[in-house]
Amino acid sequence: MSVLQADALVKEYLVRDGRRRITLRAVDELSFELLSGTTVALVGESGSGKSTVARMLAQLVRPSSGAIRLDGESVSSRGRGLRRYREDVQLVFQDPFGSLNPFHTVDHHLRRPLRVHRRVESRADEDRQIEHLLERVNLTPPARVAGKRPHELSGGQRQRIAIARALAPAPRVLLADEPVSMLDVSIRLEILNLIDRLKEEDDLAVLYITHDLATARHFSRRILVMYRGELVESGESDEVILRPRHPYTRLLASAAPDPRRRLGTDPVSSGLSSGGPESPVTPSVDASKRSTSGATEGDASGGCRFRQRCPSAMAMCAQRPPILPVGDGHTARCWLYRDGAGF
Ligand SMILES: Nc1ncnc2c1ncn2[C@@H]1O[C@H](COP(=O)(O)OP(=O)(O)OP(=O)(O)O)[C@@H](O)[C@H]1O
Repeated sequence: MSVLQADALVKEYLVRDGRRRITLRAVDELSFELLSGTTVALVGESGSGKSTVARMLAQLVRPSSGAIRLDGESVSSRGRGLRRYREDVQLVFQDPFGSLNPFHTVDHHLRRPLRVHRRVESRADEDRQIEHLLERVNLTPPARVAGKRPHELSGGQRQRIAIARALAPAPRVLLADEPVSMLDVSIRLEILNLIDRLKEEDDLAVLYITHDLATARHFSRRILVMYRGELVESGESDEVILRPRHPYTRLLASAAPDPRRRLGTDPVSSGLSSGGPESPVTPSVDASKRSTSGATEGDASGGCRFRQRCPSAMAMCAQRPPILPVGDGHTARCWLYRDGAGF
C-alpha cells in the first residue's frame, strides 16, 4: 500500500558565489512513492540532493514547489497536522553522536518522544515501553543501557538508540539517511539487518539513502538513482543494478565492488568524483525573477545534466530528456530510450 508520495518535489537554495547570487536547484521535480513493508533506496554521489529529499519528507525544510502526500492527502506543515505527520514519518540521521544530546541519558531520549506524541498512559506504561523499545533494537538488558549517556555507548549502540527513538511514536515511514556510513564497517550490516527486521515487523515504508549500491540492492525492493538533483533512473533493485540503462547508473554499477565480497563499502564516493564539469548551480541575477514553477530565469538546466560526462552524449542531449520507460516498472531519463527503444 502506498503510504508516502513525493510529487514533483523541488528545492532551491539561494547561495552566494563571490559577488553573485546563485540559485542552486538541489532537488528538481522528484516524484516517487513509498509502500508499506517495502524499502526503497535512494542512491547517488555526494551532493546529488539525497539528504535534501529526506529533509523535505521529514518536513525539516520546506519544498520550493511540489507536494508531499501521506495516504494520498497533502500534508500540513504546521499545527496538529504536522504533529501527526511527525508521528508517522520519522528520520534516522547519519551521525548517531550528533543526533543524540550528550547531556541526556538513553532513558530521557526515549521517554521524551513517548510523551510528546502521547503514547503513554502512566509512568509504569512509559517504563514498559522504554524497555520494549530497547529490546526491539537488541540493547539488553534494558536496565543496564537506560541510564547511560551517548558517550558511554559505541557508535553502533548509539545508532540503535536513534532507531529506538524513531520507533517511539510508532511511525509508518522510516527515512534512514545514510544510517551506517559513519559506523565501523563490521557493524554496518547488523544495523541494516535491524532496520530490515523492524520494517518487516512494523510493516514500515523505508527510504534508505546511501552511497552504497551493494547494500541498496540487498536491502531494497526498488532503487532510485539521483544525479545533480534529478531522478535519472528507477526500477526494481536487481534490474537497476544488473541491467542499468542510464549511462550514469552504468558508471555507478561498474564502479561498485562485487557485493558478495564487500557488502558495506562505499563504492559511489570512492569510485567517482562528486561532480562533473557542470556545476549544479545556475546563475540567478535576481531572486525576484523566479518563475512560479520554481525554475529560475537564466536556468541552464535545459539539457541533460550528465551530458558532459556521458560516453553516449549526442546533439539531442542539449534538450532536457524526459523520464522514459525502459522496462517493466523501470524508467530512465535519457534520450537513448526515445520511441520505446528501451524495450
Ligand atoms: N541549507 C543549504 N543551503 C544551501 N545549499 C544547500 C543547503 N543544503 C544543501 N545544499 C546544497 O544542495 C546540494 C544537495 O545537497 P545534499 O546534502 O542534499 O546532497 P547529498 O546527495 O545528500 O550529499 P551527501 O551524500 O554528501 O550528503 C549540495 O550542492 C549542497 O551543497
